[in-house]
Amino acid sequence: MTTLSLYAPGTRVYLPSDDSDGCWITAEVLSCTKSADTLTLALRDENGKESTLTGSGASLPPLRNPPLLESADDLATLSHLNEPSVLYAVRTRYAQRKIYTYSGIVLLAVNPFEPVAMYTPEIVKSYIGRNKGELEPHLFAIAEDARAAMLLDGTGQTIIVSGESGAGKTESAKLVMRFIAAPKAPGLNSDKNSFVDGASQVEQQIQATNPILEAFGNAKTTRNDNSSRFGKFIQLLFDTNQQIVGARLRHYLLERSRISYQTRTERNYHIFYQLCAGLPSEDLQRLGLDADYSTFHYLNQGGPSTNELNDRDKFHATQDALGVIGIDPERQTSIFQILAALLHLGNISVTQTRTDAIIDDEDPSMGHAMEFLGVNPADFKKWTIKKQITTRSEKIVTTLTAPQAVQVRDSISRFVYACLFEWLVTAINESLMGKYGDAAARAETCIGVLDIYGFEHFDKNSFEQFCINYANERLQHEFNTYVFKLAQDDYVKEKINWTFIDFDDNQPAIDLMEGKLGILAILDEESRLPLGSDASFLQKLNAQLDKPANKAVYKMPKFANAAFTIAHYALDVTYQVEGFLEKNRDTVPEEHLTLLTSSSNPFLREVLDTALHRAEPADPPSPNGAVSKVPDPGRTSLAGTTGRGTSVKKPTLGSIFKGSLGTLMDMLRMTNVHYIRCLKPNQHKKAWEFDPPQVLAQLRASGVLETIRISTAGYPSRWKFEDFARRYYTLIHWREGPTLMKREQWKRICALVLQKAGVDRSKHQFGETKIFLRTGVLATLEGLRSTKLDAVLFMQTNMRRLIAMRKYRHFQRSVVGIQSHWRGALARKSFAKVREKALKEAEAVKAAKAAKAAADREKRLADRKTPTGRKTPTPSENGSPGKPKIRKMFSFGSKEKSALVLPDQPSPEPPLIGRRPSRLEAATKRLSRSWYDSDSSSRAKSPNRAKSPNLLAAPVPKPAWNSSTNLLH
Ligand SMILES: Nc1ncnc2c1ncn2[C@@H]1O[C@H](COP(=O)(O)OP(=O)(O)OP(=O)(O)O)[C@@H](O)[C@H]1O
Repeated sequence: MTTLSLYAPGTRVYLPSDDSDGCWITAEVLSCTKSADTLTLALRDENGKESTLTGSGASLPPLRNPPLLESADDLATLSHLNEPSVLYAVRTRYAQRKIYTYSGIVLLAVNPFEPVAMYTPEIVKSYIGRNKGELEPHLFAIAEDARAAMLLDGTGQTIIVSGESGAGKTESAKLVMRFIAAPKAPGLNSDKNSFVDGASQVEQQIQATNPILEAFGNAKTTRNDNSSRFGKFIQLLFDTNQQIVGARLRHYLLERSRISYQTRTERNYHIFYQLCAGLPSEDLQRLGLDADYSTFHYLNQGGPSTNELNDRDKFHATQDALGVIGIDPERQTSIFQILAALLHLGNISVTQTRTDAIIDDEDPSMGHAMEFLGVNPADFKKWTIKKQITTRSEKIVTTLTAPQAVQVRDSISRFVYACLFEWLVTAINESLMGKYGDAAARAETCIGVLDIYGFEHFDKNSFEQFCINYANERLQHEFNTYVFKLAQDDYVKEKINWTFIDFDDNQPAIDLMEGKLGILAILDEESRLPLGSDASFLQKLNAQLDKPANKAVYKMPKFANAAFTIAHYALDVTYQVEGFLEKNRDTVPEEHLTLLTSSSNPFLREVLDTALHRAEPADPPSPNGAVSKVPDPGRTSLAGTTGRGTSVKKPTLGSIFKGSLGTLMDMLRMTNVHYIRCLKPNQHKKAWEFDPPQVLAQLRASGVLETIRISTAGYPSRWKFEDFARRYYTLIHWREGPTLMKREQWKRICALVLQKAGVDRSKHQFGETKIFLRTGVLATLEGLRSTKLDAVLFMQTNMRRLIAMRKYRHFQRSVVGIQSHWRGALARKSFAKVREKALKEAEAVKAAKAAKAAADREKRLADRKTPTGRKTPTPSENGSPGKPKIRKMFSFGSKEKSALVLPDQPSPEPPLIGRRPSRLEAATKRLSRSWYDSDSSSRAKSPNRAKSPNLLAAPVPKPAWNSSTNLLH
């Protein structure tokens, strides 16, 4: 198989499209000529445009797959694994309303942006107990795969759902969890709250977490109306009997900046709008709120509410869900009070004198806020407009400017909200695992679902994008290692010769971000300096990192001043340093922290206590001292301390995030990982619209293409000998194939197939049980197979036609024969009936005549005996032949015997006086009359007929038969 044959005329290839969108159009090779190492291809693209292309190796256009493979449900089975083929396969399937596609161990899920009937109880049922690959690709197949792997040996499983904002991560994660948590009962119903009959308590509780987390952790963004602004990891816990006993929730990097600022097209967290729309007016009044939320600074910067009615309904759903996880109405009121306090905080007006910031003592917003927070307004005011710097020898108090005071005010709101969110997650966990984590202690194994933000790249990228991309870089590293390890494991197991495949390891980028002298370390150091600034941070970055060793991953952008660029595995991202320090610090001043922790509001104190002090160790012991065997990513305290009562440190957001990410990665390594990559097909959230450049960018960013590249570098196609032989044995000689198949000499067949197809030795290897093929081999084999099958099909079609024609003719002849036979049989049957009837009637005539003769004789005898006075007429008088004559007639052999049977004249009928004639007599009479009336001339002609009436001569009704019918046969 040479390059020349790969580009033989008729071959279909991809060419870069003219739209400079990084996509392709398809083309067909018209001719291919080789000179030295280069090929010259004459091509005609799908628009009919012809062109010539000269190149070699990678500069030749990527090949298109045979039609059979083009919309394969597993991209790993594509023979030509290249970017356009992958994109084309995903696009074709999406057009066929198939939103899921496998890419090796990854499931790609393209958002349909409209409800699809793919999650019905019947479909859930069909995936239970089925192996991945048996049915169409589906989220449930991945979930069932994880469940089956866990049931097999109790190993923990993790399903990582990633993708960009609005790609469908949360929806997919919810479906996966519902599938796993749903009881696998045989009876399924259509209750929309449960996949199966009788949702388990855990399923109900897990479902209840959704409205709460969505209300407090989701917001409308430009990319998604219900965007999760935090990463979450839910672990479903199973006991020794592999029954679900509870669940555990961990969360990552809640976006705090949204509390105090939103762009015009976005909104704050849903709960604030729900509160204003859903609370009864008296409660609103008590909390100093207004149904018109536009009076609040924290709510009026962003866009309008999508639907207030919706907000009201959602508020009631949130209240119900809070009830389900055990937060009673009283506590709910306390939560709403804190939320109201935050809205009032945002409305505290800070003005600027010539040098200092001032807050009016009578500011009603401050009054409300401090009342609900339980903090002294004067203290609050003091530490909002002033700052205390502690030096070695003394404490210096300085005044702040108005913008600085606003920063402090907002940082308090963000901090309190983050603590409230943390407290809610703790409450959810208590409901899912029991107060002391009983369920976790009882659990033997788990299935975790990680719903984490995907790689982000905007025009302006800030600290949030840095953290998100850092997380993705770490996850990608785990993914590469895992995929790579799987591939290499197979090679080792199958004992094939292989050399280590080089792939783009993203470890340098990770080191750059989290290393000892990396970006996060420099940021932390700068954040702790009282005079630290974004500019000095950037200076330090450049001084420390802009070195030849980091050339590949760290760049100083040419045209942006306050920015730095990181070459991520997906693409280069430039980050603007403005706000990095502030966001990384994002803790309240020490004085405010003291005020809040000593608040007169017990609920607020509990919230802060939970968030700051109760950092859970990875495996919390239950009251009886049992420690969970299930790996737990743990929860990092917002204060960064472990244990009650220790001093409250102020960790930076970056360090908190790095810590929690580290434990998450450790946990992932202890479990089997399954991947779901969600893809957003277009930016307008339009159903069934596919924007190729956008999807391509996501495929690159999700690492799917990199995985494909890793696979392509090795032997991407690997088949069991038997499977390969069964599919391609037709390619070898027809005498050999079936015999070898019968003898099950699979390996020999594989070797013959490759030999026959001219596959180079470097393009394949035989393992212990599998055959390994390089990229492109399968496409060649498929091409040969389909050519051969076409020929076979042609032969078969014609042979079948001939056989069918022959069969038809034989059948036709048989049908006519059977018809003739049956018609004859029917005719004979009806003839027999007629004859039988005629014979019976003849018998009856005979009997009637005999009876009549007897009656006549008796009458005559009686007449003779009875003296009537009347003269008995002589035989000549009455027409009788007379005694002597009668005697003569009855004598044997008399010539006149026939005269009795056939008298010349009809004998007069005896008078039937006083009696009705019997039926026999009547029949006799009728028959004899009919006989006498019948054609006398014909009777006269036949002497035999004259003796007895031959009723066989009577006309027989003619049955309907055709010319071929032989009645007498
Ligand atoms: N399987 C699906 N069927 C129908 N619609 C879906 C599906 N998945 C996602 N969607 C639609 O896409 C929207 C966005 O999905 P989702 O909120 O899950 O995205 P996300 O990736 O979690 O986004 P973010 O990262 O911003 O939270 C949903 O509100 C829903 O309308």
